[in-house]
Amino acid sequence: MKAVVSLNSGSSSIKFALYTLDARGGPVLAAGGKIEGIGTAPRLTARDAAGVVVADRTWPADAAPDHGALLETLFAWGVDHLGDHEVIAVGHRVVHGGTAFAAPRRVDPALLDALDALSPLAPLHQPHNLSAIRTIAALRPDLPQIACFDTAFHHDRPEVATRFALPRALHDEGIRRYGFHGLSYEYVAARLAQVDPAMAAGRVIAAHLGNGASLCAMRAGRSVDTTMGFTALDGLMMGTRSGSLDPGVVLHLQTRCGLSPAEVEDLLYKRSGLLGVSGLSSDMRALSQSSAPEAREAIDLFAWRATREMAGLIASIGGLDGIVFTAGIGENNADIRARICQGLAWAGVAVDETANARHRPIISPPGAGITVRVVPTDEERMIALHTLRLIEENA
Ligand SMILES: Nc1ncnc2c1ncn2[C@@H]1O[C@H](COP(=O)(O)OP(=O)(O)O)[C@@H](O)[C@H]1O
Ligand SMILES: CC(=O)OP(=O)(O)O
Ligand SMILES: [Mg+2]
Repeated sequence: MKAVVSLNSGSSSIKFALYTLDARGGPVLAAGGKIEGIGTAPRLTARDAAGVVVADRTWPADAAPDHGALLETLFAWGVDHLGDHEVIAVGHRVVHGGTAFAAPRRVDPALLDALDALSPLAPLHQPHNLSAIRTIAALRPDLPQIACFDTAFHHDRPEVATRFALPRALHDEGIRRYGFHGLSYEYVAARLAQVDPAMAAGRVIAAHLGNGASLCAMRAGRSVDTTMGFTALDGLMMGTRSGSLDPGVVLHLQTRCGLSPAEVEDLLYKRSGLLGVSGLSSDMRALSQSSAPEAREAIDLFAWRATREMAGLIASIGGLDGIVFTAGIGENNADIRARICQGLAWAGVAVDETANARHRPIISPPGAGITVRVVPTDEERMIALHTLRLIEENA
């Protein structure tokens, strides 16, 4: 049976899915899973189409394999479990597409070289995305692989939302605000158009709160503004990333504290955010269960920063008709959702405590002027849709 595979290497997770094709060539989930907790305590889980667990494996935190070793384990497991599925293509989430790539592309050596050049702009993601592509290319050189870019959804934003207040020449060289989590926002926008067309047609802020976290302000399902910029370091506080920072801090760290550029990169990408402020963990679930005051401070800062950035995005789209929460924290953490909504009460945002605690699809009170929803994201499905579309176009 023909099938496509989607691979989504995030900063703390590798998500994967296998889809067969329905009569019209659309994707039907056959199996899927994830390795989560990369960098803390990795765990591989996978389920078949009926939801039956077909893999559940953990590694001890003190001997945890890295991203690359986990990818190899996953490939070996995948090859063993393909059964009679004939994989006709593999689609990948590739985090940075730069100025050149605004739509999914079939991978060839020239594309890989161009994407390699963007790796310094997404050090937690791009190298893993590309190493997965290269590993598969070595195993199956004829298998079509499709790169789906996290930046693409934001490509047509108004020019003003893409500029830094830097000399024009730097913008022209590509030093501009790109935005990320685009596959997630594209999926959320499409899902919203199905379940609530009126809301989808309006002014909506989607909050992708995972290990990486960002917000996207959309009008009629299109990105108008977003909190991430040149890199996925910008905007909200995240699991291990600082989010927006006075650039003077970076200068100070280098010129006065003597940190090298590599040490600053390590600090801002891997040792800041929830981990840096709490001193305990990058994982929101772990912090929520902790009684340490530092954990509370980290959670307070996360919610406050998200609220503040959300307020800014309301101005970017000239008001607000709805909010969508998605990704690991957005889908599962009622406390964070409640704090953000309460912080926006002045703008007319309200949350129904019971619906929120139950993670219902709508968590605003009945009849509220601003609808607040929880929409589980599905980047893997978006990758499969793009992959199938491209394969069909080139058939
Ligand atoms: N069931 C859950 N309950 C509470 N928090 C969760 C749950 N699942 C995931 N999270 C939190 O979501 C974050 C990871 O988000 P995720 O979207 O999976 O990450 P990534 O950005 O790597 O794709 C972690 O902080 C984790 O604690
Ligand atoms: C772009 C980004 O931050 O992705 P993730 O949330 O998967 O880390
Ligand atoms: Mg993610």
